[in-house]
Amino acid sequence: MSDDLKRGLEGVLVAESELSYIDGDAGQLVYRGHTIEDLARNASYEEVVYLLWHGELPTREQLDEFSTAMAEERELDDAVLDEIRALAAADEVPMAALRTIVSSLSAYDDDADHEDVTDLKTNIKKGCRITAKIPTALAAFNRLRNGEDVVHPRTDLSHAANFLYMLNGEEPDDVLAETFDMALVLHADHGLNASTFSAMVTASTLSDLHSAVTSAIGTLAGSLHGGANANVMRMLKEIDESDKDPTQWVEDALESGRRVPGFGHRVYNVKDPRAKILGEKSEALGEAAGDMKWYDYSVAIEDYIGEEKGLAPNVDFYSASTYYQMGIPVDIYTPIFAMSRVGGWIAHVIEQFEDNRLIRPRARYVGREDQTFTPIDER
Ligand SMILES: CC(=O)SCCNC(=O)CCNC(=O)[C@H](O)C(C)(C)COP(=O)(O)OP(=O)(O)OC[C@H]1O[C@@H](n2cnc3c(N)ncnc32)[C@H](O)[C@@H]1OP(=O)(O)O
Ligand SMILES: O=C([O-])CC(=O)C(=O)O
Repeated sequence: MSDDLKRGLEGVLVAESELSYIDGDAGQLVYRGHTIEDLARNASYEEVVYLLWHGELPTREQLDEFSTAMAEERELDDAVLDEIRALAAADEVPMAALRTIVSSLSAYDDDADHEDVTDLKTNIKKGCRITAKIPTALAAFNRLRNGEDVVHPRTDLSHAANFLYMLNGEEPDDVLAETFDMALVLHADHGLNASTFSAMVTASTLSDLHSAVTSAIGTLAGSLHGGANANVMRMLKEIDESDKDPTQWVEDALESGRRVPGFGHRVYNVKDPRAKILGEKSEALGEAAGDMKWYDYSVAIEDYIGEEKGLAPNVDFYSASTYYQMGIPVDIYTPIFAMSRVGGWIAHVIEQFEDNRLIRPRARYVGREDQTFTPIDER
């Protein structure tokens, strides 16, 4: 047993996975042998989820069957909608609302209490339902908190287009639907990131899929992980409202010891390949709108932090200005990340169940020793 302490489990190898490969020095990301660039430009989110769960890209027929089965699971039980209404009325934080809703979905899932939590077929069925229902729940929550009626899902739209339709109450144009679909593909999986690891730890105790996904949502919410995308946009808006240019603002922020959201990464030592693609999308949306402000601020910050700190943008940096220019509310950026990453979480849980071993590391004890017990009334 090694006594080397690896804080934050940095670099510690804990599993074998066939799902995604990351080369942190080359800035390369691959899902099951396919580069992220190929998938982002050519595959839909449904195709990528199929690839992650089944191991191969689907044929046209397999994709149609898979997409239809998932689309048919979009509608929510009335009791879940009531719960969403209550969460919206209580002004719950969107990530916390999503965590609560996903946890309660198991109450209305006929397979939730299947006696074998590791059963592949059942987990694919449950996974389809969870993946299909998250966008409906999120869009309904957003509309209800704004005093709007719920827009029910349609089965004739893609996963991405249907979400934007339910969110805004109108069908998105092709550019918006394609941009959003690409963002979902880019966020679908990323090795043993913290939220995925959290899902795996939960599954490794032979707990169920809803519990694993609920754990993962709680983990993704933090500002060092998925929560950073909303913080990037809050920062860009703070800059816009200040009298400083972006470079000066960031210089002051760094001097005061602030971390700049959207920069740095545990695995990448260079620019995240997903940030490159999202940066192109942010630029294209700015050009189409004739307003390059958010993209230009982002590029100025990237250049400055690169030169001063040697830090490069991660996936959260350019997703922020991309979503903002699509008119998406800032505080649902992280739930949208969850809406995509759920495909990866489920794939990793399935993989964990294929060869399960309880995940249980240890800590070095550095506490006090040989304490004498004093009865409570004498303390
Ligand atoms: C989807 C995702 O989860 S991508 C990551 C999203 N998170 C963010 O964007 C939040 C901002 N980034 C960070 O906080 C970090 O870069 C993390 C959490 C992503 C990675 O953290 P770690 O691998 O633990 O690196 P660590 O925190 O040790 O940072 C290494 C050094 O870089 C600095 N650094 C890292 N990121 C940043 C940043 N965003 N702003 C300023 N300094 C930074 C740290 O201060 C530290 O410097 P020091 O050694 O002088 O103290
Ligand atoms: O891999 C990580 O640590 C964080 C990340 O980029 C992701 O989850 O997409």
